[in-house]
Amino acid sequence: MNPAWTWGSAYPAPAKLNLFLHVVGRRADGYHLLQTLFRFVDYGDTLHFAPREDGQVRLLNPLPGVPEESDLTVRAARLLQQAANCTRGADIRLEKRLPMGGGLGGGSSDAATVLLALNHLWQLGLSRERLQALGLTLGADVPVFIFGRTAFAEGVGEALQAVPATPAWYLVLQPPVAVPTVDIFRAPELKRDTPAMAAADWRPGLGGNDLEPVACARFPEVARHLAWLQRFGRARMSGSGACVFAEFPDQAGAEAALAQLPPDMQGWVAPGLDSHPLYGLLP
Ligand SMILES: C[C@](O)(CO)[C@H](O)COP(=O)(O)OP(=O)(O)OC[C@H]1O[C@@H](n2ccc(N)nc2=O)[C@H](O)[C@@H]1O
Ligand SMILES: Nc1ncnc2c1ncn2[C@@H]1O[C@H](COP(=O)(O)OP(=O)(O)OP(=O)(O)O)[C@@H](O)[C@H]1O
Repeated sequence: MNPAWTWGSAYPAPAKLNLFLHVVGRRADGYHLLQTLFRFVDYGDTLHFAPREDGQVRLLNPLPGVPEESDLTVRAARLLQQAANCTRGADIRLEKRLPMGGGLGGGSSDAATVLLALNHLWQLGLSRERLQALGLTLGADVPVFIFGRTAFAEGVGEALQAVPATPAWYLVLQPPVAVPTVDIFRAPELKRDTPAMAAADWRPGLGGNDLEPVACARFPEVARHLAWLQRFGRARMSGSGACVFAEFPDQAGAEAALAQLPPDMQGWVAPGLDSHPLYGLLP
């Protein structure tokens, strides 16, 4: 038990970036087989928890447009109660910073933080593997946040191998659009046959994002933000968009680029993380 994380703590839910994302095939159920590199960055949502003795799970501040019952934080907490036969409850407060439909895994990260934090606070003792499997039922991006390390991912994103991360800073731009993941994967023009690579062959800088041309064609704001960012080198879209990012060797370079951002664009700078801030909650 880690004494540093208590009911009163602020629990981070960091963003992820997909440093590359290839679609290498399709499963019989329609889900796409991917290869991708997940990296966490030091920017994200924050969650607060308080115990409830009546066994209920409540989100005190639901997001506009997302009913409490379908919020991924509430769904994650109820799933955990069920899986562990737990009769304790919790109030959840969500400080949202990550854009919805942003490709930064915001909702997935919130769900993973709920699973990690309440497993700890309710003293349930579920293993990392068990929480990853539970998380996968909520969304393809949830397991990596529980896995907790920079990862080469395959399958729909659930087959994870830790890879070393080089220190880097990122400038992330948030186009003012929400991209529905399902629309991008459904697009007839999506390239679905990029040859698979061996995890050991991946090097920083290798690979593109196969979802990027589809999102750029359908959401001109994504294309416009990507085009602006290209002036600083290789810029990429994360996940299914809308956010785009560029990597810099140090903070000064990333901040200098951010300082040039036109007034009609929004962005932020953050360092890459070596591991999820809650990684140490589990053995
Ligand atoms: C694009 C990524 O963000 C890359 O990290 C993820 O693969 C998306 O993960 P996610 O947002 O958790 O997506 P989910 O909520 O699991 O899926 C949303 C919808 O996208 C489609 N989908 C998703 C993931 C995948 N590998 N193939 C798909 O075809 C499915 O139609 C699914 O119903
Ligand atoms: N706690 C939550 N935070 C954000 N979105 C949520 C949450 N709970 C449910 N949702 C729903 O999930 C949808 C996707 O949100 P999310 O922020 O995970 O998208 P995303 O950043 O595009 O993710 P990805 O990188 O996985 O494509 C939202 O449009 C919203 O309707």
